[in-house]
Order: sequence, then C-alpha cells, then structure tokens
Amino acid sequence: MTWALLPAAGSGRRFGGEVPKQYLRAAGKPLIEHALDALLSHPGVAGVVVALSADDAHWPGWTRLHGKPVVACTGGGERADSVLAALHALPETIADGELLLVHDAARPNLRAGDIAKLIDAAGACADGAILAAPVRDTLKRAAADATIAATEPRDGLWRALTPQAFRRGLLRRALEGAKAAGIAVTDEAMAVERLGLRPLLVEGREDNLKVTTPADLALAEFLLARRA
Ligand SMILES: Nc1ccn([C@@H]2O[C@H](COP(=O)(O)OP(=O)(O)OP(=O)(O)O)[C@@H](O)[C@H]2O)c(=O)n1
Ligand SMILES: C[C@](O)(CO)[C@H](O)COP(=O)(O)O
Repeated sequence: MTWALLPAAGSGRRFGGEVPKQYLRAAGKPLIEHALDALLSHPGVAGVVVALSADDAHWPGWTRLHGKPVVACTGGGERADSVLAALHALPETIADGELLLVHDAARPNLRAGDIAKLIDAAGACADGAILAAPVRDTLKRAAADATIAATEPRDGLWRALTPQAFRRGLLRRALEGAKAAGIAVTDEAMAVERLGLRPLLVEGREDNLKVTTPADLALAEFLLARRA
C-alpha cells in the first residue's frame, strides 16, 4: 500500500512574511491542506507522514483525513532531512518494497490524474518515477553583471515536480547514502541517480506549481479557486 511523505518543515525564506507559506490560504484552505486533500482523496494512497518544523505553531494536529492516518514528525534543516525524518516515521508494517510518494506541501494544485499516472509508471519501474514538465522556454545563463553569458541548450531538459515515487528501501538507501557522502540533494531523484539508477520522467501538469514567492500564491489562488 502506497503512503505519502509530505515535507512541510520549511520556513519560506524566499516568500517572506511571518507565516510559513505552507500555512497561507488559497481558495479558502491552507496550501498544506490542499496538498493533503489531493493525496489522501486518491484511492491509491493509504496514509501520509508530514514532516513539520520543531517550532511549527500552525499545524492543526490532524491524525486522520479522508478516513486515512496522518502521522506527524519533526523535519530537519534541509528538505532532504525532512523527507528522511518522514521516512523513519512510517509505520514499520510498510515493507521495503512498498511505493512511497514524496510531495511538497508547497505544491497545492496536485491533481488525481497525475497521481494515477505516477503510481502506474513507478509500479512498473524499479528505479522509480517522478512527475516532471519539459522546459519550454529558452534558457539563459547569467553573468555576474546580470547580462547574458550564454544560452543553454534546452533539448531534453525537464523541470522536476513532485510527487516523486520510490520504493521505501531504495529511498532510504539513496537518502542515507547522499547524507553520509555530504551531498545536498534538492529532490529524491537526485539521491537515487547518484546510485547509478535512472528513474522515469512522467509528464505532469504545468499547473502543479510550487509556491515559492508571493506571485506564486496569487497564481495558486487563481488555479485552486477555479476548481472549487
Ligand atoms: N528544511 C526543510 C525545507 C523545506 N521543506 C519543505 O520542502 C518543500 C519545498 O521546499 P521550499 O519550497 O524550498 O520551501 P522552503 O524551504 O520553506 O522555502 P525557502 O527555501 O524559500 O525557505 C516545502 O513544502 C517545504 O516546507 C521541509 O520540509 N524541510
Ligand atoms: C523537490 C522540488 O520541488 C523539485 O523541483 C524542488 O527541488 C524543491 O526545491 P526547494 O528549493 O526545496 O523548494
């Protein structure tokens, strides 16, 4: 049975403000609740572990949502530490061969069709799978003075999204290995890739945005309000 891990221990430095962005509201609900609803309303997801900051003052204390278990744990200094903490907080009954979905609490507009596509793809690929979107803009590398230093080739480039899906044993081995090697990974796939494995890219919706800045919140509000 597939569980989800929800890293939600960030402080939102790039967003600014007093309230961590995962608790800011869009279309009447905190971003974290939109993410939890998307995951737990999917029939293929059995429960979720949420990694919270040690000083989180906003977590409502949910223990069940959509009739499924919600387990809270304390995250770490980096996103990867929080994912590892959530991994260790999973019920022991979940076998190493079970699939896990890791999803950012800051991505509120996850849709059921993308969850289904990802679970299907990851179920057929031992190396795992991630939602991603092909790069459609021309990419420029900036010089120190903010002028264009170069145009980077974009063929074959994708933007990694979440959820990212890996079996429990592989995810633990990959994240613990990266941590032991002192390698900072910005997503789960990066840790798996360094083991020489090649997770699948599953094309996901472009509107599965990560709320990082205030402009992103306005877009999230627009997208989520249209769904209500
Ligand atoms: N130590 C951390 C850092 C981030 N996250 C989570 O990882 C997701 C993606 O991270 P990001 O968008 O970078 O969130 P923040 O770290 O809060 O943002 P910033 O980098 O601007 O501080 C978010 O749901 C965030 O809560 C986490 O669980 N633990
Ligand atoms: C995991 C992620 O959302 C994939 O694009 C991204 O790497 C998170 O980056 P952040 O700087 O921790 O938001």
